[in-house]
Amino acid sequence: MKELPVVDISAFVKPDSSFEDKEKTAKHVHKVCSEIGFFYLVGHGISDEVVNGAHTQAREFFAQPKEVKDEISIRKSPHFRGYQCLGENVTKSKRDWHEAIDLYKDVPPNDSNPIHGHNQWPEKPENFRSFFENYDQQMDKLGRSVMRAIAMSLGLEEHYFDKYINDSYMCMRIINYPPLSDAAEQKEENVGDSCGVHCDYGLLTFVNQDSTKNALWVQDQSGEWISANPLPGSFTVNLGDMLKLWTSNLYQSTPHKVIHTNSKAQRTSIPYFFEPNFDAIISPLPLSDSLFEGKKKPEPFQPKKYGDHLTSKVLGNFTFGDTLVKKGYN
Ligand SMILES: O=C(O)CCC(=O)C(=O)O
Ligand SMILES: [Fe+2]
Repeated sequence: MKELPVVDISAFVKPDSSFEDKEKTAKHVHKVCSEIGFFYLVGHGISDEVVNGAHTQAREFFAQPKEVKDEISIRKSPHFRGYQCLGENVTKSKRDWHEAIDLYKDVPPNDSNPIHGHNQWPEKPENFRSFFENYDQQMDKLGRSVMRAIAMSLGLEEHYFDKYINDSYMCMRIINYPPLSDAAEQKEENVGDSCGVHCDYGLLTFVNQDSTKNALWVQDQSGEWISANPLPGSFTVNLGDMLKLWTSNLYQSTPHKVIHTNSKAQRTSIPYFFEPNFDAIISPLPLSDSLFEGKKKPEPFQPKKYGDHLTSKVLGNFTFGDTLVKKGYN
């Protein structure tokens, strides 16, 4: 059984690392990002207390009655933020069997874009908001560290990406998956997977999985599905479409899905999507031809504003009317 590679990022997290250590890590990052784009990240410096605390908060929220959770329903938010009940998220016309809270960078609402606005926070658990605001800060810092490794892995100056990510447009989903068998028992119609096959939109996704096995699956370049079983002490990390585009397809954004069948227990998972600044202009990186090792370097793409890419994805995800449906990752 194939396993995902492990990347130790400590050389970019510790303040006093040598250039040689960073180069060694960057070389490994290059191999992993060009071959599969999915890996376990260790040496990240985020404490167990914070990693595990996210699951404690999530479980406490989702254990509440539906009416309580619906107080922060996404249907009440003009900015696509809040709680989605079970089956409300749809991927490729099938309902995903999960419930979630969607959070984005908290910004004052303005007319320039409907996504901009405030998050909806639950009343309980009491310190849910402060916990996840702190979580965001720590993950943002980690995202910037990994992007320094990625810059070096591409032969760019370590701080090349800094100005594109210093005001990153955070996206986060706090997800609860009941077993898929519940949907069948409850005779729910049109249910697909726990989360259907998709690639993520942005740069890097840091998935904080609980200990449930055989739920998250990753498709490698040969088409084989590999289990991304949680590795204790790690984040499961994948690259998103924006990083693939930015690197002229040198790095992979890898299809993945969640199928939670094996257990009677609920599974919680908290993907943190590390994104560029909303206004960042993404244009082809100045990459050396030698990086492509015989592969044809694609024609340069037209520069685009990251915020426009995100907006088209998020707006494209929703159908309004009586049936607001989040269409997931179509
Ligand atoms: O639940 C997971 O572990 C991953 C979820 C996911 O891929 C996503 O929300 O983009
Ligand atoms: Fe994903």
